[in-house]
Amino acid sequence: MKDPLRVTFLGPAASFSHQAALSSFGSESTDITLFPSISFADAFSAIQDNNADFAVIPFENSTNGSVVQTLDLLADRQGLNKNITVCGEYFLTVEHCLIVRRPSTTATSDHGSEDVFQSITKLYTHPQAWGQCERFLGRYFKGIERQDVSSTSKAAEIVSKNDDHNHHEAAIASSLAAEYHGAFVLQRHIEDRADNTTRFLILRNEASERSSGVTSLLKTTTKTTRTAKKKTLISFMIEHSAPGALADALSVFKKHSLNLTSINSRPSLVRPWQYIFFVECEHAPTPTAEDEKFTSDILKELGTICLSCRDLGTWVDGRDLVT
Ligand SMILES: O=C(O)C(=O)C[C@]1(C(=O)O)C=C[C@@H](O)C=C1
Repeated sequence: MKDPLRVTFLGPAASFSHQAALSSFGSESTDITLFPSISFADAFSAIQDNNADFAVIPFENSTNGSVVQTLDLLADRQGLNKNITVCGEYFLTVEHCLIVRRPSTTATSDHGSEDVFQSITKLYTHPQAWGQCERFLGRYFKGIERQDVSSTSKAAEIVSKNDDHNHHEAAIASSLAAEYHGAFVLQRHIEDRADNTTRFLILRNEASERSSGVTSLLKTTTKTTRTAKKKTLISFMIEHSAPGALADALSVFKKHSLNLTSINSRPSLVRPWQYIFFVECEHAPTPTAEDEKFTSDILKELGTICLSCRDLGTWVDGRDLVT
């Protein structure tokens, strides 16, 4: 029997990345096994070193914007992730909860959640989550210490183990994470916007035979392959002091009538104020066999304008499938 395909996500279990991995690949079956990575960097290495076939990684959030750690790993300034390519995407509606250890914090109050909020002295979550709950945090937790941790589920795990009765700590994470870690949901829906959505990218190693051609496992791909648009992500670096160099690079996309669906930049770390740009565009649903020609034409033209450029993958647009 063939080994099951290995899918990695930011752990521990019950993170939003775990939920996105379960939703985009379907529940675990004999064909697929899911395992947690401790950081996005570890998930990238697992793909690069062929210890995982796919990784499910957050790319941007509709409220809080880009996930800079992911952009930095895609920028690959040290050439550690040369074979990483994007092969799919998944949109997950993200509902945050305020979570405390069961039941000590709640047992101190007879006056509802707001009284309990006042007893909380420290908050934990993943850095991306703060900016998705700023309104709630500004209203009830001004000046309260915030501790970044590796994921929202890690935050739930930490508070579930907090047995210091003098220091009440809370986590921002999903209700699933609270349930998984045996913690208590004090307040649901603390995100600023009901339409708070995170877009995850699905990564594979472009040289891997095991994962090639099996993106059909992805729900977005099986649903609308023939009709959905495709997206392509390209990174490039331009001469930072040449006037109009960015406009010239973008004109390549315009010339090919490509609508841009996202544009990001990160410092090049070659010299101050030089940037790596990430441009994502949408295009007609070409058969997979033609994807390569499509991107190589664009890269050829960009190559005459940019200092360097890289194809980061082509995949089926997942916007129709939001859960
Ligand atoms: O911490 C988690 O649960 C994650 O999966 C990471 C992450 C992110 O980095 O965007 C995923 C979704 C939410 O936007 C908040 C956190």
